[in-house]
Amino acid sequence: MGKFEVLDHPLIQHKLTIIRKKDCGTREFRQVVDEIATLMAYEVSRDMPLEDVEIETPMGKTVKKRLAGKKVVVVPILRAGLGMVEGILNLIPAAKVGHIGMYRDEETLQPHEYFVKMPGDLGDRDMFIVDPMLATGGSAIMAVDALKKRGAKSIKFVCLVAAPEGVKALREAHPDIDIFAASLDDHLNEDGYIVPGLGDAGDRLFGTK
Ligand SMILES: O=P(O)(O)OC[C@H]1O[C@H](OP(=O)(O)OP(=O)(O)O)[C@H](O)[C@@H]1O
Ligand SMILES: O=c1cc[nH]c(=O)[nH]1
Ligand SMILES: [Mg+2]
Repeated sequence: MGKFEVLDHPLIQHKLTIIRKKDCGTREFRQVVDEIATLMAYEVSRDMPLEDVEIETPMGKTVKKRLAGKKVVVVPILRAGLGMVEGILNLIPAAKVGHIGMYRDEETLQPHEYFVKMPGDLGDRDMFIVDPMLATGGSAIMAVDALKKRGAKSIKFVCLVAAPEGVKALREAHPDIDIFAASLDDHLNEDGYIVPGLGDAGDRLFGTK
């Protein structure tokens, strides 16, 4: 079973409170989402494989560690996941980026996939799916399906705010993946929004409402 972890570092909690506030504007929202994504990338990358390398310091030769070079692919679920990409690339600049376009039907809450573009050889890579919101879990489940269908084996899902309903659904559908959230919130309302949540993440990031 993959793990579910809430990354509740004080800096992450503080920054999440800033973007939850309804008077946080687009510019600040975007900036702080970026900062939280960088902090989360630090935690999420903890188990990246290392290998030995011989180097020479001014004092002589020694064997030390470096990243083994297993390539990371950051996969934002459009649109809102885009807001987390740069923050992760700050720490893992060599990562590739694959995109999954998806929107949730406002009536049925069912996800619809409209775009997928991935690098090759997904089987050899660590995939970090990013989306600020894990609500019913429908979008996340479909995104993991899309990656597995293309050969991905190592998948992590990284979100800012998760609803218990979404965590349960995603773990049941894909028990093998790891899920990381900055917060586990209370519940979903009747419209499928996370409470207290932060509203519509895509609209808040891009100023579309
Ligand atoms: O867990 P779920 O119930 O599937 O809901 C979560 C999804 O809803 C939001 O996207 P939305 O459909 O609003 O698209 P957008 O990012 O383009 O605004 C959010 O960014 C997730 O992708
Ligand atoms: O609360 C929610 C739920 C789904 N999508 C969002 O952007 N916010
Ligand atoms: Mg949206």
